[in-house]
Amino acid sequence: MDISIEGISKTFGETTALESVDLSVPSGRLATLLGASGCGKTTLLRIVAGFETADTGAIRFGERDIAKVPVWKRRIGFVFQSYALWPHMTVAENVAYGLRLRKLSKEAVADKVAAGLAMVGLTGRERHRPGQLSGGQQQRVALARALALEPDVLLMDEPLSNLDARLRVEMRREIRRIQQETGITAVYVTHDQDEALEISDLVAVMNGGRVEQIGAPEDVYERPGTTFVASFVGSVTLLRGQVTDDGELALPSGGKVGFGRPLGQAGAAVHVALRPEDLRIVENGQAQFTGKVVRSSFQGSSRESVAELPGGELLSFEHRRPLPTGATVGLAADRFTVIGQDTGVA
Ligand SMILES: Nc1ncnc2c1ncn2[C@@H]1O[C@H](COP(=O)(O)OP(=O)(O)OP(=O)(O)O)[C@@H](O)[C@H]1O
Repeated sequence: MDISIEGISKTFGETTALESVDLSVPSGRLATLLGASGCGKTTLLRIVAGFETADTGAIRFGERDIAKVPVWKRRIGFVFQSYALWPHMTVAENVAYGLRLRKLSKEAVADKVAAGLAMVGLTGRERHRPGQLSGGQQQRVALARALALEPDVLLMDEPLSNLDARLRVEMRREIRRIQQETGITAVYVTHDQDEALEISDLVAVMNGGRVEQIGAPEDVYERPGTTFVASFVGSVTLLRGQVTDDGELALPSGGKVGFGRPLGQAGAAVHVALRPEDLRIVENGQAQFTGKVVRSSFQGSSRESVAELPGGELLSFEHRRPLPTGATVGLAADRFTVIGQDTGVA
């Protein structure tokens, strides 16, 4: 069932939480709403669920306009950050609860509960209470409960925020597996860019109540359309400057850098976004940038260092061998993105 969100706006008193948001999620895909605290992602999810009403705009599930449809008739499954399980019920009772309300036969309920728990890897835990399970297991129960009712749409609000880092990685892969196996259309709220890049078909990067960019994870990472998106998704250096007559970048500090092709129209104010992994240490003659290493951090599989250019700009780059602070390095960019739209940095 595809989801179509058109022109959704919402204010709370003086606060504009959402401003004319459009988003389409094709059937069977997982879209994440990614952004910093307060950007409006939870509000948007709650509007899709029906917990909140929009001031303007339309939401459709397939052909069905759901603006006036109450939550319980929207055929959604919702997974909360806090799990929201009933502590006095067993795991099986939690998953069965909604099914019982639907007046299914005892056998049908038992079958669906068993299938749901098998899907999330909790067979054998039927009689446990939520308090006897780990956070990750509790979230699996919540997921099984949401999916047991065979909703058209699965909505998840920061479902992994209460888990430790390792479990978060494991659980996000589980969520993606289950979403793909069931083929359900899903919207997932997170502030964690790694999570969004790993599990999504589509990432909607939000900033100040607006969607700044929607695209496949690779698009958003490799071709950010605004300075905010470039800086929020992944590590980046943004070099601000003006395009010279010969298509190079004139830095405010007076330096000039060529990138092998014209950066745009002469005189245009642009940012050039450089990912650390796209910069390479080169011999002096081939360097686009020459700078002094001001810090270096070991990150296991690689190192990330920062070079200060003569005009004071700081450039992050990835490399393998240790580099002493103070060393002079020549760098060249294998890839870069020219960004015309300055929406600030995250
Ligand atoms: N019920 C409410 N009453 C008043 N203001 C609200 C309400 N809900 C949200 N807001 C405001 O709307 C804006 C967007 O909030 P929202 O919770 O959607 O952001 P968010 O991106 O999900 O942030 P977080 O990750 O912190 O939950 C914020 O400024 C918030 O303070």
